[in-house]
Amino acid sequence: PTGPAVDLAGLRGVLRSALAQGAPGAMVRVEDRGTVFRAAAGVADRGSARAMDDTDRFRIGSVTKTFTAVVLLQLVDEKKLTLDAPVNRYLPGLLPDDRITVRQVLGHRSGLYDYTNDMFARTVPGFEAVRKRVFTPEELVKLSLRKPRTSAPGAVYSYSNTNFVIAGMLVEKLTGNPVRTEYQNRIIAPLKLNDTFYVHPGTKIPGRYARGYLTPDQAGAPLVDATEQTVSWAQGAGALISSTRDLNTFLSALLRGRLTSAAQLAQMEKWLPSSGTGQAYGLGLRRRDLSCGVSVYGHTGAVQGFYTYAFASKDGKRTLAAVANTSNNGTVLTTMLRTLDPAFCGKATK
Ligand SMILES: CC1(C)S[C@@H]2[C@H](NC(=O)CCCC[C@H](NC(=O)C[NH3+])C(=O)[O-])C(=O)N2[C@H]1C(=O)[O-]
Repeated sequence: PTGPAVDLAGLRGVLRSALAQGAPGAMVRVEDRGTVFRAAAGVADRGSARAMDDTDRFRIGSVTKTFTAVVLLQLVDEKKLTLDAPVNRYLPGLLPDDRITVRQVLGHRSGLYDYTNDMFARTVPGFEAVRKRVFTPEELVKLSLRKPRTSAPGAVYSYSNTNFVIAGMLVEKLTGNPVRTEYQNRIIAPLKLNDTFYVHPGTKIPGRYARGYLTPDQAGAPLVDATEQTVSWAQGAGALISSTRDLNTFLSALLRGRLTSAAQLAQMEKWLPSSGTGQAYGLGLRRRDLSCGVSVYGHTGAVQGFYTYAFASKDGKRTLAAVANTSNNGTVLTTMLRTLDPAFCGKATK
């Protein structure tokens, strides 16, 4: 059985809502066993008023975390890394607590404080202060360690970008290469993800792309074009660029077991409760349980100017990638979540 029909009209309705709520543009691409369903609304660029298109590249924010986790789990397959080993075994002296393990870092259970809470407490000033900055990962970890930890290691789920900055450091230490090389050689090239790039610390999105617009905290204030930035504040936690079609390909390959061994995919899918009902987190991977009883697997992303949803069915045969080119607009973020039901549950139950 191929599952419920994709409700394209329902997807279009969600995109229209996102526009009404302040997104300049939004688009969604669903692939189901080779059949592509796509919808787009609004503009990729407010200056030219050009429509959004699924060949447009954009910043995927924390969907990067799934790519970073895949590289580390491949290193586990290669016996170069042990998930339950302390981070300090591989990065001596980095963390003040030898009990913090690689698994806790990849599952947001390390207790390490998220430095972006302070960095972006004031949305536009915070962004402009770091837009062109280049950080070393060590600097970002130091920012985190200035604040108390949120829990003892392993005690609870607490989302923190710090964890995936450390995950990127582990990739570089264990391979001797920059994360860019490892993304390229292990994921991008094998899957022919021609729209996927790690250009940090460059600020330009290569080729054809959607511009991203940051919504200021002050109601009614004009949108800020946030397209050009280094995303050095995120690195392995959020600096990848991709497209809806590449995210479809990536998640399908991951869930079909083409990127790691079955054993490591099972590790990624060892679910623990995360924030909110019907949600769980594994290792760099979210599970969301939909109203129709279907669970989907992937990640969300929020980076200045872009909200991304990238999810797949358990067997990887149906995938969704959706993006709106605004951020700091919680209504749009919640609305874009509503693409999941029409994509995976089909017609809304009457
Ligand atoms: C948990 C999330 C939603 S937030 C986290 C990460 N993004 C960030 O940590 C950046 C947050 C600041 C971005 C900014 N917001 C502010 O400045 C607010 N003052 C905006 O909206 O552009 C990502 O991506 N993750 C999403 C995820 O994993 O789903």
